[in-house]
Amino acid sequence: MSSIAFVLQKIRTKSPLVHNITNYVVMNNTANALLAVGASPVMAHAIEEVKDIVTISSSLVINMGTLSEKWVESMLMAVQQAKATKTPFVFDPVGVGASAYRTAIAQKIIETATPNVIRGNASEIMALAKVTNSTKGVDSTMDTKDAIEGATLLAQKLNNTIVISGETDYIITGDNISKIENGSPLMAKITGMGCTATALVGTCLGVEEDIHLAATVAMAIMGVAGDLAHEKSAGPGSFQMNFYDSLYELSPEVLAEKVKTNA
Ligand SMILES: Nc1ncnc2c1ncn2[C@@H]1O[C@H](COP(=O)(O)OP(=O)(O)OP(=O)(O)O)[C@@H](O)[C@H]1O
Ligand SMILES: Cc1ncsc1CCO
Ligand SMILES: [Mg+2]
Repeated sequence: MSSIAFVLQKIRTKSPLVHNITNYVVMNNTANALLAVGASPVMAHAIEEVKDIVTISSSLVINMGTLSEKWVESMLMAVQQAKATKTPFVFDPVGVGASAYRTAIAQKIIETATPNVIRGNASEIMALAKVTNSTKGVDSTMDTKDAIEGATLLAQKLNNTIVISGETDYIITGDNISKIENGSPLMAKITGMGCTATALVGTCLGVEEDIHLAATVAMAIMGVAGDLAHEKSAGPGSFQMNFYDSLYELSPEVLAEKVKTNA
């Protein structure tokens, strides 16, 4: 079995507990996607329990889509605990750059504990690269390719993996750049597909120690499930429903066969 297929196989056999502190908009979509693929999601943000939940989880997902002060406290506590317990964690810097507050919180999270993976769209990754790589500016257009230079610098500076999602996904670790060229334009017409991608990265981190491989497989699962759902769907509504079914039905063998990648 290929290494990509084997990661999906491990999700099915181990059903990792994935701790999500995510936004109000996507909590339900994200939990359903993780259940469909074979993981066990838990959404928990109360400051009183966040440390306990990190400790029992296989991985942590931090998503700053709908920030507020109390949640930020919980996020910081969670990432500190993840660092202490060596629990892998992925960060989704939703809308970083759109407000000074979002930018400050994204920086604070990254400074508190380095995420193993950061996943964002091209403009988010570029905004983050711009504030983090203070010696080098990056372009202001929003094409995924333009974000690669910034992402590469960011990945080197943080010594982690950066994922840029879009029509083509780029997974960047050091000099290694993997690409995934599956998926559907309908994925950008449903809220929270990016958040789902991030939560799938968290899921793969829960079963696979090779961080670059885990992030690549997560984007491969998104893309291939997106292709399969696209064939059956008339628009965003049916796509969302079919996407869950595709995640549920996707076999490790079909994933390996249909993924379009250089990895
Ligand atoms: N035009 C496209 N063709 C193929 N796949 C796409 C396309 N646009 C987005 N995707 C896929 O959709 C998923 C979400 O990526 P996207 O870049 O849209 O995230 P996002 O902007 O953070 O989304 P959101 O904030 O709504 O959650 C990824 O798996 C990506 O590969
Ligand atoms: C629409 C939206 N607003 C804040 S979070 C979110 C979900 C997509 O990230
Ligand atoms: Mg997003």
